[in-house]
Amino acid sequence: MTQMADEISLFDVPHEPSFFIGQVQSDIFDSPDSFYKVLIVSVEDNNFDWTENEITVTGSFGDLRDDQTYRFEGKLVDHPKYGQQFQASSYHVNQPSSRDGVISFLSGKQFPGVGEKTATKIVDALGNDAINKINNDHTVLNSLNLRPAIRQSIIANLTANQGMDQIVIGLNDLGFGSNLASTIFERYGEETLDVISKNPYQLAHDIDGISFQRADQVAAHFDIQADDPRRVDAAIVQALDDLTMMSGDTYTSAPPLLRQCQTLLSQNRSRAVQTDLISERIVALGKKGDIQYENQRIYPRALFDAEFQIANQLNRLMNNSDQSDQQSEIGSVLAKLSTQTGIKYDQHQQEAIKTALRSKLMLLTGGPGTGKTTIIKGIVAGFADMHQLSLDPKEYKEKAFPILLAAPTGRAAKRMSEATDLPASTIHRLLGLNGRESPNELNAKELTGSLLIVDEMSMVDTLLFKVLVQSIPDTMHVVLVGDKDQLPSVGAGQVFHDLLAFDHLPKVELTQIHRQSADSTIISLAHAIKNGRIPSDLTSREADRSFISCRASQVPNAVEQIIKMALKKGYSADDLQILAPMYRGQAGVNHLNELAQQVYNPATSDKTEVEFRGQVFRVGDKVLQLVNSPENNVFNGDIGKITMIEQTKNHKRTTMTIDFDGNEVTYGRMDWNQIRLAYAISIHKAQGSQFKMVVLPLVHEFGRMLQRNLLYTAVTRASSKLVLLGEPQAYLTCINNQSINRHTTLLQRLQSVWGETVNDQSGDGLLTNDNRELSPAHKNNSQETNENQQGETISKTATISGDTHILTAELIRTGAIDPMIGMDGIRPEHSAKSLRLS
Ligand SMILES: Nc1ncnc2c1ncn2[C@@H]1O[C@H](COP(=O)(O)OP(=O)(O)OP(=O)(O)O)[C@@H](O)[C@H]1O
Repeated sequence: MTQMADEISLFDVPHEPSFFIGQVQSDIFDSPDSFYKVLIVSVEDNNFDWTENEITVTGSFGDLRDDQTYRFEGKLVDHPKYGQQFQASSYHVNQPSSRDGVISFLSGKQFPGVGEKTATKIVDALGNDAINKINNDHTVLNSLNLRPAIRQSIIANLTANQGMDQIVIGLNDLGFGSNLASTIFERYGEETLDVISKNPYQLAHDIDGISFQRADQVAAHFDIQADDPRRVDAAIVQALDDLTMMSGDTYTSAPPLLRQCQTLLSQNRSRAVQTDLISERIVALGKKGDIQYENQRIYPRALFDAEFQIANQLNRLMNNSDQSDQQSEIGSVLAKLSTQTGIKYDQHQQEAIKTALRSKLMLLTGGPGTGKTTIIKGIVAGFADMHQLSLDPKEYKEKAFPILLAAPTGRAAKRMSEATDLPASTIHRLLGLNGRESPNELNAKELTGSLLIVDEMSMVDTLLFKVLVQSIPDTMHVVLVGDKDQLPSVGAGQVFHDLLAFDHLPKVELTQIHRQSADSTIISLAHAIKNGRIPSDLTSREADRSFISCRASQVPNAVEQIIKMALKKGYSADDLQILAPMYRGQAGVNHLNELAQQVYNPATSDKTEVEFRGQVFRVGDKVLQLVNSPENNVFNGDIGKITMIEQTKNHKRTTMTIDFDGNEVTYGRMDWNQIRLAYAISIHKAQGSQFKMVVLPLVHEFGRMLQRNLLYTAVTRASSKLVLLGEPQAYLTCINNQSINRHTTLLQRLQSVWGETVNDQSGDGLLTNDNRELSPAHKNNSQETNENQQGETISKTATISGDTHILTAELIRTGAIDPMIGMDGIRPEHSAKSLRLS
């Protein structure tokens, strides 16, 4: 009996949970869809049996910083495969408790006016728990003879931190780490926990980087049911975003939307959500305007609005055209230009320069070597001449330079600047965007200047173009330049393609190739591919290109030989670029990168290297930036070289320094996921860039990727040498496989705004969920009206009741629901109810 009582009391004794204090050294695994991470963390202090310097930690964490010390609580577990690990149940930033820690905390940035001397004085007087003492009783500072302003600064900032700390701790409990927690706090302030407890899915709507899946995990804390309307609504919005992002279309239809919703809603829940509920919520969201549907098309709100806004804004610009007849003046400007440059412009080129000088807006397209750059230069010079503008940036110290040149990527902007000898920037920078805005935050600021030329227009997506056109003042001339046959933008839409398809915008296509074929057979090859012709010399050896026929398994060896030969001929790693359509496979980007690294930059005892998620980074490696980082002035697609890998003095932090064309950026380990090796890159990432020598392996393994515009884009990246290798049949597949256009309605919006009859393929009445009729013409030119109330400018002629049955009927018509067997992949009993039409 006594023994039993002892045993019980032994187990009952409340004991402190296991904890340790340390800094994150690296993350081994970081789930993209949840907060789950596996980390390596240094151990600075702990209350359980552990003597190693580091420990593997698992759990739900937000974005942890690698220069911050955390306290992790949880338990040590024995994993059958990975051995001993710390399973963290909570974590938070470790409050300083040592004398030095408190002094450096109080003399930190957050307490303006408090230097090390004052902080030391406070700790001397109040001890190491000075922060707690001040928090408990502000008057403890009174006896220290501090200046009143400093005393107030300390109290105010500690109190402010307290409010925020509570919220951040609350967010930590919900699984958010410091970075996300502070973004969330910035957005909602004191209301943060309130907003989240009312509707955790609001996070997915408002905060960039929080997906439905993440919000759904937070929702689990609040016992939100599987079929809660807030949950279903968030899944619909996410599913629409996912589908348009994957396909590049600006809308989708009911069947894929319902399928994608079901997939999202079934994650983490055992109960299925009924199809008729999803349909009902689609209609409700449409009524609220959170999503838009029109005939059989369902759009994310931002994309639906953007297409209207683009059409309206372009209409505004065109309607503000100066009608004065400048024909004779333009003719003499062109003649002068020809004399000055010594270029005899071909007929289309002359037309291009004249149209650009005459019109408010012009589209210029052409394949490689047709003179797009030459014409950009001609337009700039002619425009400056006509408007008596100096092209010397030094003369514009006080004022903004009147000619704006921009391109979608940093590398394309750099090429533009080099070709014109004028400043050029990325479109994002021009618009003051950082590339991390959510669609709702993409706001325009009005540009200043007289002429805007945008190059590489095929890469510009719908949302970015919307902001760009909103930013253009009535008086500015605009020239949009691109190659319509290249790959479309990564983001949704095919803006350049759609604008060219619209009859009312002035446009010129350059067709004559001016680069001598003796100089370049690459250009004639590109033009043949573009036109769907299989050139007879595809596999023959030319001065500037060659073809190596081999199977997928032979590609790595062939690439190795090519690199070695190129090195002997003086082509460095910077000059030679391997391009591939996919990351996976023997001929894919990942494998070829490892191989190229071995040849260009093998391991030696004097080169520092680190391993990160299965990839080795070594000093001297060529690397690619994967995300926009405006604070460091590096952007998605920039290529740099690792110049240093070093450990900080206390050996706690390893940093990697990368030189991007003279701009040196240092990354802590937590940011290494922004980087990958760049000896080989994907063709999509190469858009907007050119390389001296391109090595392009194509094999059948690449499957559906083998399309004409992919091959065309890859081939046109080579400025002087091109090595094609792989299976000849894969090349033929590309040439024969004309890329399918994306599904967009920008052309219809343009036609509608210009008063043309709109040919809507779905054909049964042009009705939208907010009662818009899509014609007649929109005639209002007020920018504000255009942006906010497109619906008001279009007359109302019909009404949709908004009842579920309309959508359900659409679902049946589009095949989403089959009255006999139920919806694809959804059990008949779930869809049966939705067939009962009222
Ligand atoms: N009318 C012309 N007469 C003579 N040479 C010309 C003419 N137009 C262009 N060129 C020359 O043809 C070459 C290709 O022109 P340019 O670089 O402007 O073409 P591009 O369309 O920009 O090509 P890419 O897309 O490949 O960069 C250049 O060397 C240019 O000087």
